[in-house]
Amino acid sequence: MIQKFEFHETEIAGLIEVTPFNADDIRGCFTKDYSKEVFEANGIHHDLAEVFYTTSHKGVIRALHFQRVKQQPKLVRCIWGHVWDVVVDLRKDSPTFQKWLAFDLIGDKHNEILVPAGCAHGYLVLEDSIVSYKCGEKFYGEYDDGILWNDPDIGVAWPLEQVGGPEKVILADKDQNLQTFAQFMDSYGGF
Ligand SMILES: Cc1cn([C@H]2C[C@H](O)[C@@H](COP(=O)(O)OP(=O)(O)O[C@H]3O[C@@H](C)C(=O)[C@@H](O)[C@H]3O)O2)c(=O)[nH]c1=O
Repeated sequence: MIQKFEFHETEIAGLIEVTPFNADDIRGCFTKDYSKEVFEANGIHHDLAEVFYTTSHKGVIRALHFQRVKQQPKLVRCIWGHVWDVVVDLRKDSPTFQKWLAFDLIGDKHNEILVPAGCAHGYLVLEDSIVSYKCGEKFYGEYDDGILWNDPDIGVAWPLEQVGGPEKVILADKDQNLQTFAQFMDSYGGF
């Protein structure tokens, strides 16, 4: 079976759900998850500056991350496993400022999202997973930043019951010490 690229806009401007090209046969499957030409034919300009992968255990939360300046648009796909992926709009002039949207990114479905610059991004790992990122801007460690995953003013409804409850969550020290949304607003007032 052949599945062609499909692009679906979401309520957050510039946040696009993408179904990649995929061809299944008796050997397995062939997946093409980025094509400059096909993206541009669909009105989506996404350059590639860096590509990286993370491997995570069930229960890991990596969130809610952004670069303070030189923000990175990123095409995010769970290439193996299943993550519950979240995007928060931090663009102060956006009609969906402060809104979050979540997506089940599933290896077997090959689906992905294009996260625009000016949004925070993160995810909860529902099954051991590998996540790929195709970034339109390079990583700057000095601008690396984020907002606490459980910030009450953003209020992401993390499905923690799917990993066995809050006590099963695995967080890096740096993600336990991120700023609140209120602190972000005091410092930056949005992007
Ligand atoms: C993201 C990144 C990290 N690093 C380094 C910094 C650190 O020593 C090590 C691990 O980085 P982190 O702990 O920040 O990795 P992680 O917490 O997985 O960060 C990622 O989270 C998800 C949700 C995103 O959206 C990504 O853009 C990125 O922020 O790798 C790079 O050299 N280049 C990079 O592009």
